[in-house]
Amino acid sequence: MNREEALHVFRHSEEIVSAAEVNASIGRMAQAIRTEMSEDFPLVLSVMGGAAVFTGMLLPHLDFPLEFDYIHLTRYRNTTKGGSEMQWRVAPAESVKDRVVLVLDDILDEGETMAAIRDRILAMGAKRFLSAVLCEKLIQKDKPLRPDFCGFQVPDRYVFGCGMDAKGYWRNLPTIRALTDGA
Ligand SMILES: O=P(O)(O)OC[C@H]1O[C@H](OP(=O)(O)OP(=O)(O)O)[C@H](O)[C@@H]1O
Ligand SMILES: Nc1nc2[nH]cnc2c(=O)[nH]1
Repeated sequence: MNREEALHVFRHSEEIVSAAEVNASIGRMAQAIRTEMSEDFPLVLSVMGGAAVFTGMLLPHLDFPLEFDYIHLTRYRNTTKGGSEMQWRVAPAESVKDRVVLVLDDILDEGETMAAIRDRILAMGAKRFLSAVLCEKLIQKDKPLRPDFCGFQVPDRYVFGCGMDAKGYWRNLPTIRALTDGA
Protein backbone atom coordinates (compact mmCIF):
# COMPACT_ATOMS: atom_id res chain seq x y z
CA MET A 1 0.00 0.00 0.00
CA ASN A 2 1.27 3.47 -0.76
CA ARG A 3 0.12 7.05 -1.31
CA GLU A 4 0.34 6.92 -5.12
CA GLU A 5 -1.86 3.87 -5.25
CA ALA A 6 -4.41 5.57 -2.98
CA LEU A 7 -4.50 8.58 -5.33
CA HIS A 8 -4.86 6.29 -8.36
CA VAL A 9 -7.87 4.61 -6.74
CA PHE A 10 -9.44 8.00 -5.94
CA ARG A 11 -8.98 9.28 -9.49
CA HIS A 12 -10.79 6.23 -10.81
CA SER A 13 -13.91 6.82 -8.76
CA GLU A 14 -16.89 9.15 -8.54
CA GLU A 15 -19.04 10.52 -5.71
CA ILE A 16 -22.45 8.91 -5.40
CA VAL A 17 -23.56 10.27 -2.00
CA SER A 18 -22.55 13.66 -0.54
CA ALA A 19 -21.41 14.24 3.04
CA ALA A 20 -24.59 16.25 3.73
CA GLU A 21 -26.76 13.36 2.52
CA VAL A 22 -24.84 10.93 4.75
CA ASN A 23 -25.42 13.16 7.80
CA ALA A 24 -29.12 13.63 7.09
CA SER A 25 -29.70 9.94 6.48
CA ILE A 26 -27.97 8.89 9.70
CA GLY A 27 -30.13 11.36 11.63
CA ARG A 28 -33.29 9.81 10.13
CA MET A 29 -32.06 6.30 10.85
CA ALA A 30 -31.35 7.23 14.47
CA GLN A 31 -34.95 8.41 14.83
CA ALA A 32 -36.26 5.10 13.48
CA ILE A 33 -33.96 3.14 15.84
CA ARG A 34 -35.08 5.27 18.80
CA THR A 35 -38.74 4.56 17.99
CA GLU A 36 -38.08 0.82 17.72
CA MET A 37 -35.84 0.10 20.69
CA SER A 38 -35.28 2.97 23.11
CA GLU A 39 -37.08 1.04 25.89
CA ASP A 40 -35.07 -2.18 25.37
CA PHE A 41 -31.65 -1.30 26.83
CA PRO A 42 -30.09 -2.86 23.70
CA LEU A 43 -26.58 -4.14 23.26
CA VAL A 44 -25.18 -2.27 20.25
CA LEU A 45 -22.34 -4.06 18.47
CA SER A 46 -20.19 -2.37 15.84
CA VAL A 47 -18.50 -4.51 13.19
CA MET A 48 -14.87 -3.42 12.98
CA GLY A 49 -13.31 -1.90 11.05
CA GLY A 50 -15.77 -0.81 8.31
CA ALA A 51 -18.46 0.36 10.73
CA ALA A 52 -16.15 2.70 12.65
CA VAL A 53 -17.23 5.90 10.88
CA PHE A 54 -20.93 5.00 10.74
CA THR A 55 -20.84 4.04 14.43
CA GLY A 56 -19.14 7.29 15.42
CA MET A 57 -21.77 9.29 13.57
CA LEU A 58 -24.82 7.30 14.71
CA LEU A 59 -24.11 6.60 18.40
CA PRO A 60 -24.37 10.21 19.66
CA HIS A 61 -27.90 10.34 18.16
CA LEU A 62 -28.99 7.28 20.17
CA ASP A 63 -29.73 9.25 23.32
CA PHE A 64 -31.26 6.43 25.37
CA PRO A 65 -29.75 3.79 27.69
CA LEU A 66 -27.74 1.17 25.81
CA GLU A 67 -24.55 -0.88 26.08
CA PHE A 68 -21.88 -0.66 23.40
CA ASP A 69 -19.25 -3.19 22.28
CA TYR A 70 -17.62 -4.34 19.05
CA ILE A 71 -17.06 -7.49 17.05
CA HIS A 72 -14.67 -8.11 14.19
CA LEU A 73 -14.96 -10.43 11.26
CA THR A 74 -13.88 -10.10 7.68
CA ARG A 75 -14.37 -11.87 4.38
CA TYR A 76 -13.11 -9.31 1.84
CA ARG A 77 -9.70 -8.53 3.37
CA ASN A 78 -8.81 -5.45 1.27
CA THR A 79 -10.02 -7.05 -1.96
CA THR A 80 -13.14 -6.10 -3.92
CA LYS A 81 -14.61 -9.64 -3.93
CA GLY A 82 -15.87 -11.53 -0.91
CA GLY A 83 -14.42 -14.94 -0.25
CA SER A 84 -16.35 -17.88 1.13
CA GLU A 85 -14.21 -18.03 4.23
CA MET A 86 -15.45 -15.83 7.10
CA GLN A 87 -12.71 -14.97 9.53
CA TRP A 88 -13.73 -14.07 13.11
CA ARG A 89 -11.16 -11.87 14.82
CA VAL A 90 -13.25 -10.75 17.80
CA ALA A 91 -16.37 -12.82 18.52
CA PRO A 92 -19.40 -11.50 20.45
CA ALA A 93 -19.05 -11.65 24.23
CA GLU A 94 -21.30 -13.91 26.33
CA SER A 95 -23.27 -10.78 27.35
CA VAL A 96 -25.50 -11.12 24.25
CA LYS A 97 -27.60 -13.72 26.12
CA ASP A 98 -31.22 -12.55 26.66
CA ARG A 99 -30.46 -9.14 25.12
CA VAL A 100 -31.95 -7.18 22.26
CA VAL A 101 -28.89 -6.81 20.01
CA LEU A 102 -28.42 -4.17 17.32
CA VAL A 103 -25.48 -4.76 14.97
CA LEU A 104 -24.02 -1.81 13.03
CA ASP A 105 -22.12 -2.26 9.78
CA ASP A 106 -21.10 -0.07 6.88
CA ILE A 107 -22.55 -2.17 4.05
CA LEU A 108 -24.73 -5.17 3.47
CA ASP A 109 -23.81 -6.55 0.05
CA GLU A 110 -24.46 -10.29 -0.40
CA GLY A 111 -25.51 -10.39 3.25
CA GLU A 112 -23.25 -13.31 4.13
CA THR A 113 -21.38 -11.34 6.79
CA MET A 114 -24.51 -10.08 8.57
CA ALA A 115 -26.17 -13.50 8.33
CA ALA A 116 -23.13 -15.12 9.99
CA ILE A 117 -23.27 -12.51 12.75
CA ARG A 118 -27.03 -12.99 13.24
CA ASP A 119 -26.69 -16.78 13.42
CA ARG A 120 -23.92 -16.58 15.98
CA ILE A 121 -25.69 -14.00 18.15
CA LEU A 122 -29.00 -15.87 18.14
CA ALA A 123 -27.20 -19.17 18.86
CA MET A 124 -25.66 -17.46 21.90
CA GLY A 125 -29.14 -16.75 23.27
CA ALA A 126 -29.95 -13.19 22.22
CA LYS A 127 -33.64 -12.32 22.64
CA ARG A 128 -33.85 -10.32 19.41
CA PHE A 129 -31.46 -9.44 16.57
CA LEU A 130 -31.64 -6.27 14.49
CA SER A 131 -29.18 -4.77 12.03
CA ALA A 132 -28.47 -1.23 10.87
CA VAL A 133 -26.26 -0.51 7.88
CA LEU A 134 -25.17 2.71 6.24
CA CYS A 135 -25.77 1.14 2.82
CA GLU A 136 -27.29 -1.86 1.21
CA LYS A 137 -26.09 -2.87 -2.23
CA LEU A 138 -28.79 -3.65 -4.81
CA ILE A 139 -27.77 -6.94 -6.39
CA GLN A 140 -29.58 -9.58 -8.45
CA LYS A 141 -28.74 -12.46 -6.09
CA ASP A 142 -31.10 -13.49 -3.25
CA LYS A 143 -29.81 -12.48 0.19
CA PRO A 144 -30.00 -14.45 3.44
CA LEU A 145 -31.35 -11.32 5.22
CA ARG A 146 -32.26 -7.67 4.70
CA PRO A 147 -31.23 -4.88 7.09
CA ASP A 148 -33.76 -3.59 9.62
CA PHE A 149 -32.43 -0.03 9.25
CA CYS A 150 -30.64 1.26 6.15
CA GLY A 151 -29.25 4.65 5.17
CA PHE A 152 -28.87 4.22 1.39
CA GLN A 153 -29.43 1.70 -1.33
CA VAL A 154 -26.37 1.75 -3.56
CA PRO A 155 -25.93 0.33 -7.07
CA ASP A 156 -24.09 -2.91 -7.76
CA ARG A 157 -20.65 -1.28 -7.90
CA TYR A 158 -17.75 -1.31 -5.47
CA VAL A 159 -18.33 1.60 -3.09
CA PHE A 160 -16.06 3.21 -0.51
CA GLY A 161 -15.73 6.12 1.92
CA CYS A 162 -17.52 6.62 5.28
CA GLY A 163 -15.59 3.68 6.75
CA MET A 164 -15.61 1.50 3.63
CA ASP A 165 -12.30 0.84 1.95
CA ALA A 166 -11.24 0.53 -1.67
CA LYS A 167 -8.18 -1.74 -1.81
CA GLY A 168 -7.46 -0.79 1.79
CA TYR A 169 -7.67 3.00 1.23
CA TRP A 170 -10.09 5.87 1.83
CA ARG A 171 -12.12 4.69 4.82
CA ASN A 172 -11.65 8.28 6.05
CA LEU A 173 -13.72 10.01 3.32
CA PRO A 174 -16.90 11.85 4.43
CA THR A 175 -18.67 10.94 1.15
CA ILE A 176 -19.59 7.64 -0.50
CA ARG A 177 -17.85 7.00 -3.83
CA ALA A 178 -17.93 4.21 -6.41
CA LEU A 179 -15.01 2.83 -8.41
CA THR A 180 -15.04 3.53 -12.14
CA ASP A 181 -13.13 1.72 -14.90
CA GLY A 182 -9.38 1.38 -14.54
CA ALA A 183 -9.17 1.51 -10.75
O1 LIG B 1 -22.73 -8.54 2.76
P1 LIG B 1 -21.38 -9.09 2.46
O2 LIG B 1 -21.21 -9.41 0.98
O3 LIG B 1 -20.99 -10.24 3.33
O4 LIG B 1 -20.32 -7.91 2.68
C1 LIG B 1 -20.42 -6.98 3.71
C2 LIG B 1 -19.15 -6.94 4.54
O5 LIG B 1 -18.02 -6.63 3.73
C3 LIG B 1 -17.25 -5.63 4.37
O6 LIG B 1 -16.37 -6.18 5.30
P2 LIG B 1 -14.91 -6.73 4.94
O7 LIG B 1 -14.94 -8.22 4.96
O8 LIG B 1 -14.44 -6.06 3.68
O9 LIG B 1 -14.06 -6.23 6.16
P3 LIG B 1 -13.77 -4.70 6.63
O10 LIG B 1 -14.90 -4.32 7.55
O11 LIG B 1 -12.48 -4.80 7.36
O12 LIG B 1 -13.71 -3.83 5.41
C4 LIG B 1 -18.28 -4.80 5.10
O13 LIG B 1 -17.70 -4.09 6.18
C5 LIG B 1 -19.28 -5.84 5.57
O14 LIG B 1 -18.95 -6.32 6.87
N1 LIG C 1 -15.74 -1.18 0.81
C1 LIG C 1 -16.65 -2.06 0.41
N2 LIG C 1 -16.81 -3.20 1.11
C2 LIG C 1 -17.72 -4.07 0.64
N3 LIG C 1 -18.07 -5.27 1.14
C3 LIG C 1 -19.01 -5.76 0.32
N4 LIG C 1 -19.27 -4.92 -0.68
C4 LIG C 1 -18.49 -3.85 -0.51
C5 LIG C 1 -18.31 -2.63 -1.23
O1 LIG C 1 -18.94 -2.32 -2.27
N5 LIG C 1 -17.38 -1.78 -0.71
